[in-house]
Amino acid sequence: MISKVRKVPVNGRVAVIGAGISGLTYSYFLRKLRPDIKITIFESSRRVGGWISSRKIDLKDGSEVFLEKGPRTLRVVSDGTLLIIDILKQLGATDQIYGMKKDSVANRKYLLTNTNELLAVPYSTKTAIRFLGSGIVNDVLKGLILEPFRSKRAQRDESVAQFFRRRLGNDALTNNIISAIYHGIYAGDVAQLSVQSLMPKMVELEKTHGSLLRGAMAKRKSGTKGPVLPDTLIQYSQKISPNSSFEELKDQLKGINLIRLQDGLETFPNAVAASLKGSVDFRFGSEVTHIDPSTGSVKVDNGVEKFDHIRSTINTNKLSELLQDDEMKNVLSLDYVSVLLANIYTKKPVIIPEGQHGFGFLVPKSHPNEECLLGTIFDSDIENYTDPIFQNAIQGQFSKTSTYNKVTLMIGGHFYNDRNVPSGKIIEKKIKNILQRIFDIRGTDYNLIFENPAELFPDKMALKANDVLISYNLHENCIPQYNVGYEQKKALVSSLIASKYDNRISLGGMAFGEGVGVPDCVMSSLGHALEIA
Ligand SMILES: C=Cc1c2[nH]c(c1C)Cc1[nH]c(c(CCC(=O)O)c1C)Cc1[nH]c(c(C)c1CCC(=O)O)Cc1[nH]c(c(C)c1C=C)C2
Repeated sequence: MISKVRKVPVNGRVAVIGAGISGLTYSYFLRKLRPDIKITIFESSRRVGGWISSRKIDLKDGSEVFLEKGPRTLRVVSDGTLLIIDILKQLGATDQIYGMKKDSVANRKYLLTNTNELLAVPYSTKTAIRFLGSGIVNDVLKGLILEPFRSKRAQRDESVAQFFRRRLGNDALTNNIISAIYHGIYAGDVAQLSVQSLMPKMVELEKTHGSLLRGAMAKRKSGTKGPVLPDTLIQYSQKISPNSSFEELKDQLKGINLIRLQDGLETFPNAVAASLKGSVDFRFGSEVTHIDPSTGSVKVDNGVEKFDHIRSTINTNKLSELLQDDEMKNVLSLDYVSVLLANIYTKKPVIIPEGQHGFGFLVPKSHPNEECLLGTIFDSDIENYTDPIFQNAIQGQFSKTSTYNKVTLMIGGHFYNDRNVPSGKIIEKKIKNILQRIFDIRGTDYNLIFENPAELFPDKMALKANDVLISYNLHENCIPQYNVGYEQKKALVSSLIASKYDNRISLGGMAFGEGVGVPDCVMSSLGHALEIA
């Protein structure tokens, strides 16, 4: 990374806006790199962690139920996950890290068919035959045969749906499969999401080979090089964590697909925040009302403070209001989607269909979907098929029989753009419909007990065999959408920040960083902290 950003002077001040994982890790790296810098974190709420939130419910029988209210697993292929593991090691939380093997049952993924059945994404010959025979790929195969003969078009960003319609001559692949995948990452709409941002390799294949199939074959012949460690991680090892060895860590993680934290992902922001206590000035309940990066001033409530650098990790639409700068407002504005998350817990394993265990299922755009369901995570399977990584080597594939079921319904996303976001009893009705339609869980056979942020479950609940706990939250504007034109916007934001503000402000978080995942946000924090330190 070529640094054009001016360094913070000795004993300088940095303001971090937001105590989510982006603000915390940025402060953590900066603190390690430059202990002389005085860091102030402004957080409008009273807690750290942002979208990462783990809830513990105490039951009367002495047991505990952990519910993840936001992100919960981290993919090992992501460089940011290696970084997170090293931070957790430094903070003494190694015992929290649980890993899932790649060939684990809990790594299986499903698509919801129009007849409300789960169709396995192929993981064996049998499931491949079933997948191909399901009808889901009929028009896809037709489109693929003609794909090499379709002409390529002048390069201009377009939506994922437009790209595949052009290459395949129909929408079958997009509507039946790709739309589901992007429901499971962005909760987004393939008709809006940018192919350049989401599938740059596909765009490149078309550009250089004129066809995706021809390009893929050429790539196979030339072979692919293994991933190299990014420069930021090398600098991290040199400047922040000299005992870290990412190559060794990669070796240890061979065969492991994802990790989770035993007491919930919130353990991570909590541990980082605890390590910063005493050396960083946390201002909880502080509403920032105005920012002027050209003078470094931050207005909070009624006072104004001056800083050498401002790090914003908040929603960029909110940020643009704080900047009160029309030119920035236009480029910073992004579409965000809201996701309704419903955590469901039963004492008996009655939700996840027998023989269809796995990570969960996704709902493609072609599915008739009145309730706007995007997908469902099988949390109890993930829990049952993960082992501590650094205590004992993983002995083999865990296959604990689940004595309970825990799943999370992910609802809304881009579907809510064209409809009213439901509230209160309507949300509960939608959840009931999903439970009945897909899982055959009916209010007549089960006792459905709802919890929302305004009405929490009582302390020490006594849970009966037929009780179904349902805890839901609406995460408003939680995922920015990398829609058509996003790359251009991102480049413009970066050049305006340099020309107007001399880079005295930088952006973290999901909007204009390295991606929407937690590991992406942590990598972005590291990259920018290295730049100004
Ligand atoms: C149904 C909705 C969602 C599910 N997860 C997310 C949403 C909106 C959020 C999410 N999922 C992923 C990321 C990226 C993080 C990262 O890559 O580090 C985010 C923000 C990862 C992801 N999840 C699925 C896929 C295919 C991916 C990308 C790559 C991979 O891990 O293979 C699948 C998936 N997500 C959800 C379900 C139920 C599901 C599959 C069955 C939930």
